[in-house]
Order: sequence, then structure tokens, then C-alpha cells
Amino acid sequence: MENSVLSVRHLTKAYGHRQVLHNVNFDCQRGHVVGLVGANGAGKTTIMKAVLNLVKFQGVVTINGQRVGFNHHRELTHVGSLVEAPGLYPYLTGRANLELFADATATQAQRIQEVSRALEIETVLDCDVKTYSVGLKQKLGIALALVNQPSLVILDEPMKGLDPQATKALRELIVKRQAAGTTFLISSHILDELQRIAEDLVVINQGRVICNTSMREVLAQNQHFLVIKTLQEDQAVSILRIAGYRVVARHPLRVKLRGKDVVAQILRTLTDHNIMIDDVRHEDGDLEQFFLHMLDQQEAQHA
Ligand SMILES: Nc1ncnc2c1ncn2[C@@H]1O[C@H](COP(=O)(O)OP(=O)(O)OP(=O)(O)O)[C@@H](O)[C@H]1O
Repeated sequence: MENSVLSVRHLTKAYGHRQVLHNVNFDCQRGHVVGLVGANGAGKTTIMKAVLNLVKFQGVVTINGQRVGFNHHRELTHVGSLVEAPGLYPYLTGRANLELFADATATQAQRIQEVSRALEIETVLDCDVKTYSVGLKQKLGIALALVNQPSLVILDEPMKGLDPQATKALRELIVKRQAAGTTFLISSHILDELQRIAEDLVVINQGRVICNTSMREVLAQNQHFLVIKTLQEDQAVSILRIAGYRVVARHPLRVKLRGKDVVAQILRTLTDHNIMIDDVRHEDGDLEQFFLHMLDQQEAQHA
């Protein structure tokens, strides 16, 4: 694709005799945040490692139109990444780790200050990394990925180990960099967080891309539910089912709202049968629901 910063074509990878990636194809458009989601062991980290040339693979990976491979890594100098545990020097300070990694240009000190301020690690920057907590090491790892202001950033589970304040700080930094044109490929199991920042979505299942879409599309497709709280759940379920409504769960009672369903009529159906309603709320589908639905569909197809 024309505006593609990262393009992955026919990516295949085997560990020994076990094939873990099967013909993976996707693109990351310039200035987009792309979410890579999949169950444990689906192949997300392996995809990232292949893009970064940390493992051998078959297929074609191009960054900014240039092929990346065993003998072609020039384009990787424009990529920042944090995949698995950050590689840090424990007996050096956070600042020294950043200085080792940051390009030695006139803006080095300014870039270090900007990224450490944004990730709120300024106050510990002159302490040895061996004294850092897990979350602090993670923040420093993210700072290393961002300090050279690369055009493509690859982050594997960046929110892992971060507290809510740090998660918010990271979100704000990603959004700011993205607005300035940086492209991100981010894997995460924290789907509500990914939903907030990602524009595009690649869903991986057992080493295959099962869905490549936009977040807008995901949320538009999502379903709407009415959640009803009552002490007479069993009775209410029967009444609603007899009346033709789609009850999808019992505890709490959830009714799927189809286009023709009117909330007032659902409630009247229950009150007409002397069901006491304690509470009612709307629930919209989200990325998590979409993801679980995709996996269910896959299981059903292979059953
Ligand atoms: N070095 C390795 N040797 C053998 N098998 C491996 C190796 N690394 C990963 N695998 C296998 O490859 C498959 C994909 O693993 P990968 O780490 O890419 O998944 P993931 O989607 O990142 O999972 P998670 O969400 O748990 O991090 C898994 O079945 C895993 O066991």
C-alpha cells in the first residue's frame, strides 16, 4: 500500500517442526496506531521479532518501502521497539542507559528530558537501574524505544506492569507522537486500553490473521445489550424468550437489542408479568467482546 510504513507479506515462521506463523499479511499506515491482538501463544511476539529481524522467517517485510532481512537492516535504524523484557544495564543509571542508546546529536539531552518527563521517570533518572521496580524498568524500556523519535515504534505489551497513572502517561505520549506522524504497532491484552489508542486492528489466532480491520469498523459492528437486574431472573428469562427477545445471559440478565427491539416494550413485557425490575442499563459491545466473538467464530468453524 502506498502510505504503508510497515508491510508484512506471506510471513511464515517455524520453530523446529512447529509452524507458528502461517502466511501473515498486514500493513501499518503512516501515522496510525495498529493494535495486534490474539490469545496467549497466538504469535504476536514472533511477528514483532520477525519484523525486527530478531528471528529468521520466510516472507517479505518492508519498512518505508525497503525490504528488511538478514542482509538488509538499514531501515531498522528508524524503528524503536520494546519486545519482551527491556534490555537494560542494571549497574548504570536510567540516564546513562538512555545516553548509551540515544543518537549523539545536538538534541540528545533534550530528547532524553522530553521522553523521561512524559513517562514520569525524571526523578529516578540518576538512580541505578538495579534499584528500579518492574514498572519503572518497563517505563525506561519504553523511553529507550521512543528516545530517538523513530518513525515506526513496535511495542509488545507496553502497559504490562504499569500503574493507572503510568498507563495514562504512556497513552498520552503515544497519542502525541502519533499526531506528529509516528506509526505504532502495539500488542496488548489490555483491550480497553488498546481500544482507546488504536485506529487499526490485526487479530491473530494460532499464527494466522483472522481479522484486519479498523477500530471504527469494530465498534460500529458491535452489539448493544440491555442489562436488567431483578430477583426473578429465571422467570424473567422465560417470559422474554417466549415474547421473542434474545436473552444472551442470565446473571445478570442480558438481552441483545436488535434494530426492531424497543426498550420500553421489553420492560413492559416484564412488568405485565409482575416482574420487579431493580435496575436497567445499556451496554455497548467493545473490543473485548468483538475479540471473544471472533475467537468463538473460529472455534465453531473448526469444530
Ligand atoms: N523460541 C521459541 N522456541 C519454540 N517455540 C517458541 C519460541 N518462541 C515462541 N514459541 C512458540 O510460538 C508460538 C507463538 O508464541 P508468541 O510468543 O509469538 O505468542 P504471543 O501471541 O506473543 O503470546 P503471549 O500473548 O502469551 O505473549 C507459541 O506457541 C510459543 O510457544
